[in-house]
Amino acid sequence: MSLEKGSLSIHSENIFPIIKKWLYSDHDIFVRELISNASDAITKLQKLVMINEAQIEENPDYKITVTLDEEAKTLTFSDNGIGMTAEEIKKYINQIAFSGAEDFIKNYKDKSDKDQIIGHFGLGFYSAFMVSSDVEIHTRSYLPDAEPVNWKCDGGTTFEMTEGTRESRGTDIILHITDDGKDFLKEYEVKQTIKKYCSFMPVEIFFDIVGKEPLKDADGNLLPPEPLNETKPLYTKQPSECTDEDYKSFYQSTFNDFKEPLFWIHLNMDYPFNLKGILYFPRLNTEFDRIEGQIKLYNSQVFVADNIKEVIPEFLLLLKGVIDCPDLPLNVSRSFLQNDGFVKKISSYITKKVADKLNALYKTERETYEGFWDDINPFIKFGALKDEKFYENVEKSFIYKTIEDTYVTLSEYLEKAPDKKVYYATDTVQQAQYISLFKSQEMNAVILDHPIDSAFISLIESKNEDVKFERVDADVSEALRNNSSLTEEEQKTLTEKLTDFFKKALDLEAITLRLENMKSENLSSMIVLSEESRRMQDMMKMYSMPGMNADMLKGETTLVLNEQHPLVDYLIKQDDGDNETVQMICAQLYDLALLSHTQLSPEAMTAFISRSNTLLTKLI
Ligand SMILES: Nc1ncnc2c1ncn2[C@@H]1O[C@H](COP(=O)(O)OP(=O)(O)OP(=O)(O)O)[C@@H](O)[C@H]1O
Repeated sequence: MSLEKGSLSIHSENIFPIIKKWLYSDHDIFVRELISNASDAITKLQKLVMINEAQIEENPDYKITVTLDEEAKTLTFSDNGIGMTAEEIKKYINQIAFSGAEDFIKNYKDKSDKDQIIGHFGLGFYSAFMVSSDVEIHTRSYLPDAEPVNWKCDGGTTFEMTEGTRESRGTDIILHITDDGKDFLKEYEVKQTIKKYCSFMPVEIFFDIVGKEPLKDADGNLLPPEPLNETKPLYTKQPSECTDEDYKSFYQSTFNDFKEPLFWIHLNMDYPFNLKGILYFPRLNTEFDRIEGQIKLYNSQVFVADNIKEVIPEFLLLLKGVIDCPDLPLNVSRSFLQNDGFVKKISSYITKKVADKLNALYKTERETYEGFWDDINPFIKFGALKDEKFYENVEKSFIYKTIEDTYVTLSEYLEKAPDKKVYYATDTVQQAQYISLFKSQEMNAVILDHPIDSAFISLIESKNEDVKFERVDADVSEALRNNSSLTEEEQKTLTEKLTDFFKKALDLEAITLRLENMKSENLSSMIVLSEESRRMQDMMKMYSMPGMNADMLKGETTLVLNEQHPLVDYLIKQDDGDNETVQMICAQLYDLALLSHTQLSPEAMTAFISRSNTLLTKLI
């Protein structure tokens, strides 16, 4: 076949329903689109006035009003902006995908730098048909000799345009709401949608209901209507203009969170891209609080979506905040964003700012930083695990809480740990016995008790090859024991004898037992489990590995007996493993050791309590 070239043709009857129904996934988006258009209309007029291309009344009260008429089943979006001439309606409304916003930007880009126009594509207006059968436009251009125009379309591909009725400059968009959209005839629904998308819109938005009595104070005086939005949200201001109180109240009103945030980062960047925002580190009040953040993304003060992880690095989604980036398209398609180099730059800028803030706090306000650490450490650790660059940036600001209730860096800890071992506790209650052992010997250990810590420990070990973490109950460290007073031969025979005693008393097939001369006199027995075996156990628990279960490692624990303790000494001197007292002491020593290592099973606990009672009875 010979080569044939041509232009594709589109039938408006076919494409129009697609634009109306499927352009946007969210039903309520038409509110955002129509208010954005109204806001654009006002911004454009402001610009023209500024450059002396439009003459209008002094101090115009620029505003957008959304009016609900429940009886007539209409929702009207009114503005006193630039308006449209008949020619402009023909060009921008009757021709789908022809944007007056783009035209305006092209025409005036050199004459004004205040670029806040939202529209781009010339499609938003048609989202009105997602909830309407008929849409009317009543408009009058700002031009002195402009005639008003009325336009009407019933959702087909034809329209009617006639001489208009609007007396003042501006535009009314009247939506005749269908049954499908009847939710938008409810005050609550409309107000919530306006608040969701337009809370920070730069023009005041008012809501009105036809036939509703205006609000009055106690003396019967009319109250001025309150706008639904904040036209100059805090993040648009310079950080130097904002007080701590401003930041806190912005946080509370934006996130409905009445806990005070810990601290915040005000992002303010003009080059190489435009980005403003505030990121807050929330306080985690209770251990049951899940760390769940919320980052609201805006484009020129219009809400786009929450938690877009393509723009905001995943670990930062644990924070709360607002980010406004006018250079992002309003209708963000996630697959588009994933591959966008520009988005990657935004994301790494935000990450860097967060790291800078943490480092600055660490360097200049270490005490405050330590006060925040318990709240922020899971977030920082998560970030370090997720993002290599972030890890490198904040590595020097990692601190560790110790069993002495102080905070140290890794190098500060290692200065006093010649064996390069970092001892740590994961549960200060369960491991209290081991912790007090450390304290009694003036040895330090850090507390790593968050679920993220096991992954974090592996990360730190992989980055610092000569550093090894060991849980306080992993072994009896050199510093906690003296040389044994027994000879090697004696040790061997006694260990064999005691192993038999314990096997009998506990009815176990095997038990690993070791005699040590421990420095702590009060300690009779303890269970240790090597760091490797315990990590293996933890991993199996976490991933519930098929074919393996944590019980398989039970035999890997070692019962350490303190040869200096009178009870152990008593056992050493006995020959008869069947003796009732010997059996009772063995069982009790084992349970006591187990208790500070793990939880006893219900049966073991019952036996332990009953045996304890029997032993006490013997005292009387
Ligand atoms: N309230 C209004 N006042 C004045 N002009 C308006 C108004 N609403 C719409 N227009 C004109 O109609 C054009 C088309 O609007 P539409 O919402 O379809 O697209 P857009 O705003 O240009 O881009 P987007 O699809 O990104 O919203 C606008 O660019 C503007 O010129």
